Amino acid sequence: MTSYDALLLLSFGGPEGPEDVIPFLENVTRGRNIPRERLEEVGEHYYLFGGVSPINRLCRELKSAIEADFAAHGLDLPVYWGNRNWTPYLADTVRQMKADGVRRAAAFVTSAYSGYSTNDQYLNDIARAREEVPGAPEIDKLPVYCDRPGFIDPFVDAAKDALSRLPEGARLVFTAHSVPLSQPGQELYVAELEQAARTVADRAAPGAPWDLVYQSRSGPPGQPWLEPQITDHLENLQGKGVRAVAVVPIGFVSDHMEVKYDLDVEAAERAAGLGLAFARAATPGSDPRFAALPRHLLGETR
Ligand SMILES: CC1=C(CCC(=O)O)c2cc3nc(cc4[nH]c(cc5[nH]c(cc1n2)c(C)c5CCC(=O)O)c(CCC(=O)O)c4C)C(CCC(=O)O)=C3C
Ligand SMILES: [Fe+2]
Repeated sequence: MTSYDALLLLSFGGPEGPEDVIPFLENVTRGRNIPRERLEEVGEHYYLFGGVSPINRLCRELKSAIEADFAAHGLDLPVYWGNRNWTPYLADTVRQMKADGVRRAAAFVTSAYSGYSTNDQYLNDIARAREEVPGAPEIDKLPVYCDRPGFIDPFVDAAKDALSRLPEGARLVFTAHSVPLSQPGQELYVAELEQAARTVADRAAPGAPWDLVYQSRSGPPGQPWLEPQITDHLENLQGKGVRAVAVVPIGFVSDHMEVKYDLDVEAAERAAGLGLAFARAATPGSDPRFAALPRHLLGETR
């Protein structure tokens, strides 16, 4: 079925305790011109959750779900997991893969879109990790999957579920991580987000208005990033007479910190302050349809 002999789950990584928070943030922002105050503020988001990001647990769950999917379909392929910014670091995983005799692996990245942060940076991570490990296996990133049923269908159900928790006429608001306008691939990232949001909106609430907005901006104030920010947008909607919002984090695959803090705490508080009813749609996480995506994508490879 495939000439690959392993699957690599490649993710962002996150702290597993308070003492990890600062070193993790230093890893993420090395050489990236993020203001010190922003780092301290983001550190507080993590401390609010005991210094533990949900992302590593979510990756372990997704890895198990992918293994279960492979087993259920007779695909005898080991699944490895490595991260860009925290343990298990990708280079260590690649070293283990080599030791286990892996020759050619396919990488499934926990980011669905094109663009620098969402695709190219992960390709760079793979290249750098392979350089660190003499005789490293070949590693090919599987294609961008933001238009695939395994990614879209769980969001359709989640958007319907969020709407069902709100009064009639709630506004669908899709949100994704902002990036600098100057970032390579930004236009394609936006085009793909718009397409994914449109597809989900057309199926979850045909004919109803929807918006695509951004969150988690982190650069210096003067630098232009994708806008509007969700918090400003909520204010705007309230001013236009909207009374309820269903927020769909279409830019993410799981309920990690950018979702648990930036939406469930920050955006939810802003909505409450504005008197807006607020429901946040689930992300794919380890939905079996999402966990089947690596197998589907592998099936298209040679
Ligand atoms: C497009 C995009 C995704 C989606 C694609 C994907 O999922 O990969 C994403 C995901 C994530 N971003 C995350 C965390 C952080 N991102 C930061 C900073 C940045 N993100 C950026 C973009 C993105 N980020 C950018 C352009 C920056 C500026 C610095 C730079 O150019 O790199 C910072 C620094 C502090 C700050 O927020 O300023 C942190 C802590 C976590 C982990 C959450 C957890 O721990 O659960 C996840 C999944
Ligand atoms: Fe980020």
